[in-house]
Amino acid sequence: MSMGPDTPLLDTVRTPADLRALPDDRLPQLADELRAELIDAVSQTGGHLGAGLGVVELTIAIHHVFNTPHDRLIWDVGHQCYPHKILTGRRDRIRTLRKENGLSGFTKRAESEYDPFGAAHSSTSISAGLGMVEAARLQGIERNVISVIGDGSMSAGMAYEAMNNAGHMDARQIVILNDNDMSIAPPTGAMSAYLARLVSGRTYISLREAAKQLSKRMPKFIQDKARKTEEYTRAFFSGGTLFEELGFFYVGPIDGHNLDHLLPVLRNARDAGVGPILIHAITQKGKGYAPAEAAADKYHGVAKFDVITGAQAKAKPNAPSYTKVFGQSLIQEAETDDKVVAITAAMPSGTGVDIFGDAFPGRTYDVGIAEQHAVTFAAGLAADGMKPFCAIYSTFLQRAYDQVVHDVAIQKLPVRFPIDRAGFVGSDGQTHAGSFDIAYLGCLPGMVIMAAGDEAELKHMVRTATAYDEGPLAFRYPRGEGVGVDMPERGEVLEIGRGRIVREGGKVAILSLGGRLKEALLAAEQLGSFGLPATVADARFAKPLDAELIGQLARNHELLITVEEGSVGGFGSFVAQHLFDQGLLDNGLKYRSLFLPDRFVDQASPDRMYAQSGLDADGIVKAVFGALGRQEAEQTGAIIA
Ligand SMILES: Cc1ncc(C[n+]2csc(CCOP(=O)(O)OP(=O)(O)O)c2C)c(N)n1
Ligand SMILES: CC(=O)[C@@H](O)[C@H](O)COP(=O)(O)O
Ligand SMILES: [Mg+2]
Repeated sequence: MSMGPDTPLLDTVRTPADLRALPDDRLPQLADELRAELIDAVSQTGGHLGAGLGVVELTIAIHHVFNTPHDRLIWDVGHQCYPHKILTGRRDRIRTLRKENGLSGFTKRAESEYDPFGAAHSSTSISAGLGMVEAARLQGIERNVISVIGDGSMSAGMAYEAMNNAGHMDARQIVILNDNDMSIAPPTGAMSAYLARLVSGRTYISLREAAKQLSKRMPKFIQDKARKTEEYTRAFFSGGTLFEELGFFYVGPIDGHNLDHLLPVLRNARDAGVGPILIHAITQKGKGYAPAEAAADKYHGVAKFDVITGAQAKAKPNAPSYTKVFGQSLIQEAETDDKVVAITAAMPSGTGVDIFGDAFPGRTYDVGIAEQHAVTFAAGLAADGMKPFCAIYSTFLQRAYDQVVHDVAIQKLPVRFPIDRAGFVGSDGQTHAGSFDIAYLGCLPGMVIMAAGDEAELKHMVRTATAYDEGPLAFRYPRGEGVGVDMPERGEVLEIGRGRIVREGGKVAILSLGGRLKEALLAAEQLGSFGLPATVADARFAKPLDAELIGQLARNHELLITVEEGSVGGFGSFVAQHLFDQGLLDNGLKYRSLFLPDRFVDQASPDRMYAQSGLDADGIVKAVFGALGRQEAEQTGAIIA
């Protein structure tokens, strides 16, 4: 284990108050040490490195100029907040980032008073900031509110909804646009091109000229102050940007790594006392760490790595990832069906749409962080005869719920939703768990929902989704690698609403939906060793339910137990409802459902998270004996706690 870098100045900074006591000219050294500490920490934990490296100077400058935590600092997404955590009293735990019982990888209110707003999903910071500005005004509190949002996150509608509102309210809000010309992948879209033009196409004007324009809005004492800092703020201009049309006072572009630029500009913004201000800071993702600067993804999210070489310690997979199986299977379908198109909302590599895009660039759309638009765009494609696969992680699809209901489901449009990251995802924790999609999609009339029990099943589901054109259809699968089953040459078209028996047994029936199938089979083995042969069925469909299969399991077993990687209100609830309605509980059948706990589960490895939630083989066995009773356990020799 590394001893950590030499950081004599950083060692004196426990909180932002210590930082504020430092003279400006010590801050570049602090930035160097903070960067070294960040690299060393993330080399041991893995996590989001590139974004944090890009905001080291910005983080220092903000805490130096503003009186945090009284002044509110809101990081959009929050994946860039590790330097902020180091400077705000959490350095001693920084090497626990994203681990079980460790620091969250994002901002989190419960973790620190310096995190006034939790995040992890993007583009919320301006809205939340505006709310805080108003809360302060209404309560007569004097405070600054600063939202830092990336250029990628600026593609989402919410950012504009908030600016529209802030401009109208003439709110005293400061927005820092952290423009590193990167999302996870290089950013797409006209807005991104606009920002690039703002940076490259305009000549910076002198502060003297700027002051003339500023005088329209800024009090005189600020003009005088600003004039004094002319040598530092040549990159200060104003006039004619989209942001100004929205009612913001635009400042920039400025060099987001140059503290001599950042500090006076932030001080001016703090003291301006005018309506909303947008500071356009240009930064570099991965700044100051050569392997990150050179990487195509600028080290957005990394495994543990060797600091000297940058080589990441990625474990050799035993099976292809679900993401890859999805991407490859879709390519296969698209080869024979020219209506197949793929959509991602800024997650090309995470969803496997990147490899589809390599094969079919003209049939692939990265719409930026814009899940709502992605869904309605897919609806439009489907309305006019295409077969859109709108690939969005379970957690991010939450944002587009009304679009799924209103634009897709009500119109019965055949949009296909490949839903990656179903269930627990591990280190990203609560905010990224794919918990709710079965529940929130399952209540929609006409929706077909499948869940893959293994990677071969996923291949069948991609084929099935391509063939099914009668209405909306979703299929979900977990993060990470498959279970290592033999893969078919090509997927089969599954019969809609039909599950399958995977293992025949007696007294107990386990009906699994999705990625817990392997654990269900392991549980059945354990139960078998206690003389309790268990049937295991793979439901394949959460909607429509396989009434015949459920009826058969209910009639021929003493206990029926469902297992899923989804929240309460999902598959287990649908099965329970069906059992009631069909009178299948009238003859003494015992029914239990295992689902994700009804609380937001903190990060750990997915295996640990499932074990803690009673959703591993042991948990299933325990639930079986819990339902059958102590007597049964004693007779079979099983030990249950
Ligand atoms: C609603 C939503 N969609 C997708 C993501 C996944 N995501 C996390 S960071 C990121 C890129 C953000 O780019 P930017 O705001 O420019 O920040 P940078 O990483 O460049 O600092 C994306 C797409 C997310 N967090 N939230
Ligand atoms: C911050 C964010 O939302 C993404 O970077 C996310 O961490 C990606 O997760 P995956 O690694 O599962 O793609
Ligand atoms: Mg960016």
